[in-house]
Amino acid sequence: MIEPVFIALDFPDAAAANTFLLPYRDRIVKPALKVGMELFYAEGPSFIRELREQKFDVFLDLKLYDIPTTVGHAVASLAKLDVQYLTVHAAGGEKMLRAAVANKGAHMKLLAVTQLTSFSEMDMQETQLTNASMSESVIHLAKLAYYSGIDGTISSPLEANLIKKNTSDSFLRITPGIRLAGDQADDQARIMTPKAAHENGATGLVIGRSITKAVQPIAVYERVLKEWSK
Ligand SMILES: O=c1ccn([C@@H]2O[C@H](COP(=O)(O)O)[C@@H](O)[C@H]2O)c(=O)[nH]1
Repeated sequence: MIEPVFIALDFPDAAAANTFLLPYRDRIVKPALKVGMELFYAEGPSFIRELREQKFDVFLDLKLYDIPTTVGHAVASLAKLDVQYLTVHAAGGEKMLRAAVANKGAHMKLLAVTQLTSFSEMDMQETQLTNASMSESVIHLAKLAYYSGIDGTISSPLEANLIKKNTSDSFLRITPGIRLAGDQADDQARIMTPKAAHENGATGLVIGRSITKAVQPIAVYERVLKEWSK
C-alpha cells in the first residue's frame, strides 16, 4: 500500500536530499516521496533508481505538457523507472492525455494537474486561457482527465470534493497546497490543513516546505500523518 502523504523532496541535489532522508532509511514504513523538476533535472533518472532500490515509493512530478507524440514517448521512458505516479497537465488536452495513458504501462498511475495551487482566481484570469471561474475550470479539466483514462488529479484540497462529485469516488484526488495551522503560505494561494484536506475529499496529499524546512522534520511528518488519519 502506498502511504497517502507524499513528502516533496524539493532539494537542489542528491546530497541534500540524502541528508534529509537519512533518518527515514531504516524505517519499515517509509514515507512516500515526490520528486519534482528541481531534483530530477539536477540528478536525472539514476537518483530515482536509487530511491526505488531503497524501497521508497516515488511520485515523479514533471508535469508533462507537449504534443501528444512527445508526451506519449516521454511517459514510456519514465514508466521504465518503476515510479508509482507521474504528472501531466490536464490542459494538454484529450489527445495528449490519451497518448500518456496509452504509454504508461501496467503499474504507474497518471495524475493530471488541473490548476496550480499557486494560482489565485486573479492569476488564472491573467493567463487569458479561460473565462471560467477557478472551480469551473478545475471541474472541467478534472472531467477531461477522467474521461481520457487518467487515474486522478492534482488540485488544491479546496476543490477535492467538487472533483469527486463530478468524476467518481475511485478517481484519485492528490492535493498539494497543504499547510499546518499557523504555517506561512509561501507561494501557495489555495491552501488547507491536512485534516481539512482529508475532510474535503482528498485521497492523498503532498507537503514539502512545512516538513523539509522544519527544525524537527520527523515530528512534523508524524503530525501530518496523525492529522490525516484522525
Ligand atoms: O498545483 C501544484 C502542483 C504541484 N505542486 C508541487 O507540490 C509541492 C508543494 O510544496 P510545498 O513546499 O508544500 O508548497 C511542490 O513540489 C510543488 O512543485 C504544487 O505545489 N502545486
